[in-house]
Amino acid sequence: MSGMRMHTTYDWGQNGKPKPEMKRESLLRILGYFRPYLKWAALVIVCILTAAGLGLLQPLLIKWVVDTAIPEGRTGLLNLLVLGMLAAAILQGLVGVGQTYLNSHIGQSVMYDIRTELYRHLHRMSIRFFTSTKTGDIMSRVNNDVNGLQSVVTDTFASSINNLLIASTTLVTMFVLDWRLALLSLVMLPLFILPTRRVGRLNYQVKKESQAKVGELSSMMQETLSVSGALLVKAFVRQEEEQDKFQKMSRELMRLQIRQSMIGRWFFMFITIVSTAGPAILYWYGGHLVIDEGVTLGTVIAFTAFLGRLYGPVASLANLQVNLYGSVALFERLFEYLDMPVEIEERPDAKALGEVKGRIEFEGVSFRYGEDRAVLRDLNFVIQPGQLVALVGPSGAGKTTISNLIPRLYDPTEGRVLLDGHDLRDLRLRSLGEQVGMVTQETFLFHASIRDNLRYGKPDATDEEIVAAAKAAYLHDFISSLPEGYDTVVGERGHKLSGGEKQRLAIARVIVKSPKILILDEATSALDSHSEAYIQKALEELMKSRTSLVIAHRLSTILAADQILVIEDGRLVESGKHAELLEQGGVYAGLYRQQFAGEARE
Ligand SMILES: Nc1ncnc2c1ncn2[C@@H]1O[C@H](COP(=O)(O)OP(=O)(O)OP(=O)(O)O)[C@@H](O)[C@H]1O
Repeated sequence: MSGMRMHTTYDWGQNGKPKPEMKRESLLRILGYFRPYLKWAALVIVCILTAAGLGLLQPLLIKWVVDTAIPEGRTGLLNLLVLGMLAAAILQGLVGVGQTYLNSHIGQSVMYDIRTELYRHLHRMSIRFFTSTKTGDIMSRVNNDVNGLQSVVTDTFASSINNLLIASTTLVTMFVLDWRLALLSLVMLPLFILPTRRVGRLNYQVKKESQAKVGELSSMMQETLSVSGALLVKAFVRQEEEQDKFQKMSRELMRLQIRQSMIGRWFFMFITIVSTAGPAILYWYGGHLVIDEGVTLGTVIAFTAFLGRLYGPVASLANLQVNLYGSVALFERLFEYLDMPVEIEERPDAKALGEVKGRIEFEGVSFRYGEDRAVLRDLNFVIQPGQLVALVGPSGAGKTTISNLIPRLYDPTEGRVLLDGHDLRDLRLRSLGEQVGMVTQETFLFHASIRDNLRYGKPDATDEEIVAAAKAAYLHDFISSLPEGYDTVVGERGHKLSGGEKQRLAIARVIVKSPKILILDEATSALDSHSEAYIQKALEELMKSRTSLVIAHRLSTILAADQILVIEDGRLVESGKHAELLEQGGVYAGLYRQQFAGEARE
């Protein structure tokens, strides 16, 4: 599928070297997400401007203290200037608080928008996407990548504007005060910027590596610490190997993170040296200017304060490109998912179904999962309303695939599937979904109460309907015997229930939904005869007055079927009733002898 291919080869930013032609397009698209918050962004800029102005004021106040207030002995002015310093600091702090709020608001809003868009889009993806993508990867994008956006907003966008403004206003003020000292400060700049850039790049690389490791680690934890994963590990006694694997990955992560801290430490050391050496050189040259040229002492002191305001922001700006690449790459990873084409799409003029009779027709249906061989080949058959149709055939023949075409989990590669004469692709997805109920072999339940699980297909079902469905599925007595009855919370995937109970819960869930068409994959795992009998009865109840397509594994179902469709290698090879097919002595007769004859003798 094109979406999948894109996902594997389209690793923009993974190697840290994004394609230049993509960048502009991506940047524009990213800016689009910020458009609704332009007003807020404007306020951020006001805050930044105010803070920058107040920050500039401090060194100037110092200059006045040194050059005017002290030499002229004006204590009143001294008091005023010192008060001014305090007031400016307080105001600057308050503006900072406001700015943080605004930044979080913008960042979180953009995150909210992207997260909801992503979740909505993922729900529109076909089952094909979910069968071919690692759950860990999906989780990591929805969680980690989206969470990373906050830092993009504050660390990249807001702080870049901030740094740009601080650096430029400081530089202008410096030149206004004394061009010679300003020039000296400028000359020293590259000395500090170049190493900072190098550290920044290294840091970016290590960070990316360690993020990838964190991803690997969490996806491994997700697999091995889920109920089914943990069961598998225990059943195959692989705990030690899993632990070793985990330790190895953890150690790698540890190494990377120590490296990252060390890079940070070197960076810090450098900044410390810079912040001492810069003013030292400035005092040396400035001292000469004071002695020989009559420059005021206050100017030199103010310059040392300005120096800090210049180097910090400029050093950060030197890393802007790297940060920007990282941020754009983060957005790109999300866009990659957002841009995946929706395979099962609703047509703009799709019809809603009215009263449904339940006639299903396959018309020349062929199907392939990918580029490889056809799994279904030119299938033609009709299921009349209310009929019970049994699909039989060897393993891998394509029975599940046929059943997946009816609720449009996939679309046929060729041919059409019709419901009451409508091509499924002309119907509203929701309206089709409401008519089809599925009971699969593997029952999935939400970690919620039995009541909520039963109500999943019909949220407005009354308690009476729930109880009636549970009774029909022969489950009511069991549920009532639980201390919390219908409010009992079943574990994820229903691991707190027995296999038979889970199946009956799935059946009851479909009874509550009451769809016109039922698709049922009968469980192959043998249950005890007591449980079997209950399930059998529950199913009979469920199949009443519905069109049912059953992937049959029980003789009783086959015997009761109005029509048996025999599938072999994706083709419909025989169809008819049990007795007729047995008579023919073909594929069905062979299958029957293999699978069901023993059951018949019991
Ligand atoms: N998601 C998938 N991607 C690619 N191939 C698939 C996929 N699902 C099934 N297949 C292949 O399609 C063929 C038909 O599978 P299907 O599950 O429909 O068979 P089945 O008749 O239901 O088998 P069983 O009785 O064992 O459940 C098999 O060869 C299978 O390997």
